[in-house]
Amino acid sequence: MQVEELELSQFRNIDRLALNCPESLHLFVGPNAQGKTNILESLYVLALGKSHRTRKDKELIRWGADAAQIKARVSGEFGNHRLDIRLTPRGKKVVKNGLEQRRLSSYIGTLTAVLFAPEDLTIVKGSPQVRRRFIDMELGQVSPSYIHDLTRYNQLLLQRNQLLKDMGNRRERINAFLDVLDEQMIDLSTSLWKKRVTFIKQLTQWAQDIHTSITQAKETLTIDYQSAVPTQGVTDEAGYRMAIEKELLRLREQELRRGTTLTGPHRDDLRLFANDVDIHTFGSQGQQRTAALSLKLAEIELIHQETGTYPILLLDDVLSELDDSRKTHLLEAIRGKVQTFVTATGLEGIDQETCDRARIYRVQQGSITEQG
Ligand SMILES: Nc1ncnc2c1ncn2[C@@H]1O[C@H](COP(=O)(O)OP(=O)(O)OP(=O)(O)O)[C@@H](O)[C@H]1O
Repeated sequence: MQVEELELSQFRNIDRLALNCPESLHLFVGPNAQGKTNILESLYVLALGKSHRTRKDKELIRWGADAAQIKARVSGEFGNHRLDIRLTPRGKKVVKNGLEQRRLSSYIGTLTAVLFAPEDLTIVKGSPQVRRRFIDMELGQVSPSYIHDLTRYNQLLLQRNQLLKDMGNRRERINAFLDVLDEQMIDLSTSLWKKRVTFIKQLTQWAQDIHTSITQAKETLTIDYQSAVPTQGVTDEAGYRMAIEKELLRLREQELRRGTTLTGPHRDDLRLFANDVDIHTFGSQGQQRTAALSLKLAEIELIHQETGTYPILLLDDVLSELDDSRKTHLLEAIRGKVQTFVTATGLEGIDQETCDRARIYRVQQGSITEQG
């Protein structure tokens, strides 16, 4: 998959931008706060329909402007597409090949993207929320039904938490309400659990190979999906259903007291081990970075396997954060097959060969100029 043309108007601090980008490597260079990440963010929004930096779409509109627009022509193994996202303070319009897409799940997947930003280096060390977001964003790109289930689950969770808060003092009426919500909760949780466990299993196969190669076979990576529901011995959906049903009943009194839902996929996590040592707790910074890089590179391969086409890769200021051997590994892994957009404050630290095959742009106060 490749972005052939990109047009931005009134997006963040960028007034207008028209890029022709048939090449595979694009390097945006400039001092801090000039608009480099904004360009990558526009590509991310184009692929996933929402930003990785904010939930509020209106923040993407240039201050003082009425609307922002991201337009692109993308090409891939399955033909060309025209994508167009218009953002106004009233909402967002997502258009694919001239047709408005009312549901994001019918749009996502046309262009897939993997973003690697400095905060991803903390994917192992950071909070469970970071790892859940990682699963949700990546799995969502290859499974529209996952996005659908997740959206319903999140709505249900809000409703259930509201009920637990409001009805905490009126116990006699709440049990009937909760029984109804819990039935849907069990269905959706089971579906999310199954999809996530399968996804992690597939991702692990790629990540293990990549990790072995980066560490020159000194370490073996394993990844465990850790469910908030006790799932020891559970191997299938029927087992999970029984486990969550039992857990919801066990926790009901406690949930009423605390006014919130204490179990379910919104509390699940991932654990990563290098040679059976928990990297989250005991890993060195280097081990954590290697694991994060392996996950990101595995994602690229998984998207290719599932969709038949490679995603675009957005590298936001990470080259300076990686040491030479990890950097070389990253650049080699994507070479020639993955269209890549990179931001950096300078060209130092990027090898000559990479610079030679890249298109280089200077970014200054939202204006982008290609270097001759
Ligand atoms: N809606 C907006 N309208 C206009 N300008 C904005 C808007 N949102 C952010 N900005 C400006 O965009 C700039 C930040 O751009 P960006 O995040 O792309 O920086 P960057 O070049 O990637 O820098 P760094 O290297 O520090 O990450 C800031 O100057 C900020 O004030």
